[in-house]
Amino acid sequence: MERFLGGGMLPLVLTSVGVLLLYRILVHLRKGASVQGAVVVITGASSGLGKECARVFHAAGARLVLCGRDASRLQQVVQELTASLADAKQQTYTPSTVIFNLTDADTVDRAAEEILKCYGQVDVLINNAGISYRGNILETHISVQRDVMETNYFGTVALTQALLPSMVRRRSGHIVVISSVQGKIAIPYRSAYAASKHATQAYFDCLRAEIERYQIPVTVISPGYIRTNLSVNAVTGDGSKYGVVDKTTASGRDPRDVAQLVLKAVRQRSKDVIVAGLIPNVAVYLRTLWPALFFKIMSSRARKEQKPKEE
Ligand SMILES: NC(=O)C1=CN([C@@H]2O[C@H](COP(=O)(O)OP(=O)(O)OC[C@H]3O[C@@H](n4cnc5c(N)ncnc54)[C@H](OP(=O)(O)O)[C@@H]3O)[C@@H](O)[C@H]2O)C=CC1
Ligand SMILES: CCCCCCCCCCCCCCCC(=O)OCC(=O)COP(=O)(O)O
Repeated sequence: MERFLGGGMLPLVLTSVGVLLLYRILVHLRKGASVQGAVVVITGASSGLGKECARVFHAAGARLVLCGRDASRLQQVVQELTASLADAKQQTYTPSTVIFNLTDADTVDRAAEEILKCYGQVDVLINNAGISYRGNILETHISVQRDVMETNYFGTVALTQALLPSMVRRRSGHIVVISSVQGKIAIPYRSAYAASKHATQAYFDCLRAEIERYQIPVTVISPGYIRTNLSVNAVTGDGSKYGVVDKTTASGRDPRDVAQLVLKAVRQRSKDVIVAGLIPNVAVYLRTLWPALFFKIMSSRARKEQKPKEE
């Protein structure tokens, strides 16, 4: 070993580590493209992460099109944004709003036309809207599995495909999707949600490869728990609202910090970003490198968390 290291290997290893560190620091410091004046569309902008993304992109000078189901709540967001930056040094724009439900295929097409009418183009589409689910597969109605898929997957895909042709024509644009760590690993009692996020990851990975030739990047962002109303709004196996702030959600990241990371990912045109702590990151690697252990841990979690009725 001594001979190995003494024989010129040590300087080589140290230089390599140094170069790698320098590269990581440069990547970290890279600011990337500006979003000043860019037309940024955000779905699910009336609350949680979507609302914080609206705040962050508005402050960065983007021309926003905020999407949601509730006109008055979106208008409230617009008022908050314009009031908070009334004396900003940088030029900011009053956001436009488009109201539609992602689960209604016809209205999504019409909404896409309305979105395009706002500024004549879309530079960044941030697919953020989504719902979660809590339930045991044995007690979950199939309609619930479909409904979650309709919102998180088909709704997102429909809007993306409706806006994509205009981006391809201009050879310009950027598609972003807020997936989840659960798009990479599946945990018990989240079947509908994890399945919808796995499908999302797969679709946008395909899309990235297919549209790179048009200079349109695709960014998949996979956060861990964020402090929002996601668990409150989650559906259960019988379709009713879960209505509880889970501990995991309450102790999750501040949505303002996650929104800043979304802005960074857009500026740097990142392809795939996991925004989570060490354990979820390790779990993602474990699922690939040592699946048997990962499945054992998940089975044990399932048993601890909930007992099926017949036991
Ligand atoms: N919070 C977390 O721990 C994590 C969240 N995420 C993801 O972040 C994204 C944002 O969720 P978050 O902010 O946490 O949760 P919220 O429940 O606060 O926000 C969800 C947003 O999605 C909108 N939405 C839901 N269903 C529809 C629909 N059918 N049509 C149109 N809009 C709809 C809601 O609009 P409305 O106001 O009309 O209900 C709401 O604005 C989701 O995709 C979620 O999966 C990912 C990882 C972790
Ligand atoms: C250092 C040793 C680590 C060993 C790894 C063991 C595996 C541990 C399992 C970890 C599971 C992490 C799950 C993370 C889930 C998550 O962050 O989901 C984000 C969401 O989308 C939240 O939605 P929800 O509706 O579930 O609140």
